[in-house]
Amino acid sequence: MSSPSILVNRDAEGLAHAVAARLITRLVDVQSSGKVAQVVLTGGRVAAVVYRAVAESPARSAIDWRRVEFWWGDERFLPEGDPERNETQAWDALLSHVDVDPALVHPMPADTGQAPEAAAEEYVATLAAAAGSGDRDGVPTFDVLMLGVGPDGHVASLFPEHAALHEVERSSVAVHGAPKPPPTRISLSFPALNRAHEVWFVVAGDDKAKAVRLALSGAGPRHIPAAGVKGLNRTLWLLDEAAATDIPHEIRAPRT
Ligand SMILES: O=C(O)[C@H](O)[C@@H](O)[C@H](O)[C@H](O)COP(=O)(O)O
Repeated sequence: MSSPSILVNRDAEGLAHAVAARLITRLVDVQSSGKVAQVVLTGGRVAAVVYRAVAESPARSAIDWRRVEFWWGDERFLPEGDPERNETQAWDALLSHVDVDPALVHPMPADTGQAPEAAAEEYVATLAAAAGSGDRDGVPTFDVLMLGVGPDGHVASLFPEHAALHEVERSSVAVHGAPKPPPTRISLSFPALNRAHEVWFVVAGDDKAKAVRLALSGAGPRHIPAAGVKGLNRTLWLLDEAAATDIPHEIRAPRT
């Protein structure tokens, strides 16, 4: 497994447009092999700007959106349509602006009064139903798995020192007491997050600089969950200058 690549953009706006262009290109490349592109979306402010940049890009028409399958890395366990749900924000920023096949859009279950554990199990089943003979850990092999990173190093809804970090059997878990509101969430587990050909950490802001440095300098995944996720073929850290501030020079400098 190769070491991570670090690509730094001047600012958050430049980062969002660079990631949008990269996502469009990646989806076109995957589809050129005739397969349905498998994408795992993340939540958060940075991701929403990326999705909007994709929706606004003239190049978006190069993608056959009816042959893109969408999953989520995590979800805030809130009622259907709640504006704070990652699904709601993805539909507002991107999915409602392109011709997706609703049958290939798989949001994590909303809070309908059931226990979050039941909702997580529902997603385990949805993922397993989409997994093929060549796939592992009960999930399809994803083509791109995007992750925001919190100031504490969390990814998806896997927060430092939380019980969900220790899930190694199920692909999806319920999360209680998340430090980032809302407290109750659903998240892919580490085994599922590690089943993507490419993992893209999309990170902006100086409040993330310490977490980025620690994740790239050997911190453990219990302390910095971002350190626990790698792509099967490629791991990209797509940063703005502010988030890259603390990266040791020897890691950041382009390899000679
Ligand atoms: O549900 C969520 O909140 C996200 O999935 C979470 O993992 C997010 O990606 C990070 O917290 C970064 O969020 P920002 O980009 O808003 O800093």
